[in-house]
Amino acid sequence: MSSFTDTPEGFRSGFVSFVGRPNTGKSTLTNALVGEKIAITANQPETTRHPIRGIVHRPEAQVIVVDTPGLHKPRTLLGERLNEIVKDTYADVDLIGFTVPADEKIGPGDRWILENLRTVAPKTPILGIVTKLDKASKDQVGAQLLALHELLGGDAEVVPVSAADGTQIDVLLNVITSLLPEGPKFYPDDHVTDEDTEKRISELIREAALSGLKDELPHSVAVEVDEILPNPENPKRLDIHAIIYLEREGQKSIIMGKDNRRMGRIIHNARQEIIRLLGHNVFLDLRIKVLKNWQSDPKSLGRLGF
Ligand SMILES: Nc1nc2c(ncn2[C@@H]2O[C@H](COP(=O)(O)OP(=O)(O)OP(=O)(O)O)[C@@H](O)[C@H]2O)c(=O)[nH]1
Repeated sequence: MSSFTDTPEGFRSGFVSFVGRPNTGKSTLTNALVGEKIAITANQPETTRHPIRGIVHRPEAQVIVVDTPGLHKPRTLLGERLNEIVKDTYADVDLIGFTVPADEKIGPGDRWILENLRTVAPKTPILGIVTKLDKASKDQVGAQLLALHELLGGDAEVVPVSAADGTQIDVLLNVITSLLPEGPKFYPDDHVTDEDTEKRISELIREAALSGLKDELPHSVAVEVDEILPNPENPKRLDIHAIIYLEREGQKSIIMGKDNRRMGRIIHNARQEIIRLLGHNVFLDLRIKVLKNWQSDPKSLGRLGF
């Protein structure tokens, strides 16, 4: 009998996590490797809030990419909880990909993360990844490869990639595969993530809501899907009821925009992405609620699943 656990001789498998400063392109890289959007990305630091597993299937290997929120100096209870989860994840994976963008100098932030990594996962192999290749000149990329090699030391491999245009993604995948142990398939061939659909939908809404936001406001946004129901009149349509949580009354008007126009754009953009995900027409009913200072309140954090 054939099952997904049948694998050819020499099959490799394992878990890899990308670690690096905020905004270095970890989530974009995860999506590029999986070939589907499973992690949301935004042009603001600290977008990722929980570990997401993306599964890459190859004839000779199964690579599970664990996209984590990233280590940072915690400012809130949410920050502290995220750091704990992240440390547990790093201690558990088979390989760590340390990300540094091609167009930014390596600095104290990178060293801080590396020191923490060496403490929580002293034995895990580290692979250097220079991201955003498309944003730097050849000389810059060359210098960054050397600098990263020097930072990681020893015989660490270093690979340059651009997740934006797909350059070197297959090379990276080959190197990752070569560094994983021989092992079984952990997931069936048709799984691209272990995220449930509701969570993926709420993340797509959060991504749309974050677009263009500045300063501290992105951290205040959380999204929860309340209900997904078949439309009673139109069986080809799903009605999705979701809530955007904010921390203060004053934040509402920023999210909604003048004459509710920004909110209209959030619904429009999120809906497009949800339709792409589900392959199904949807109606998105999106409301805003204030959950005072939820990032620092244990009860609210629990309610939002942190
Ligand atoms: N030009 C270019 N931009 C990229 C590339 N990869 C990511 N970006 C952009 O960089 C920004 C941050 O990307 P993310 O993938 O969200 O970064 P991250 O490291 O996961 O960020 P956090 O979740 O905040 O830690 C986004 O605006 C991306 O579009 C790339 O290869 N080239």
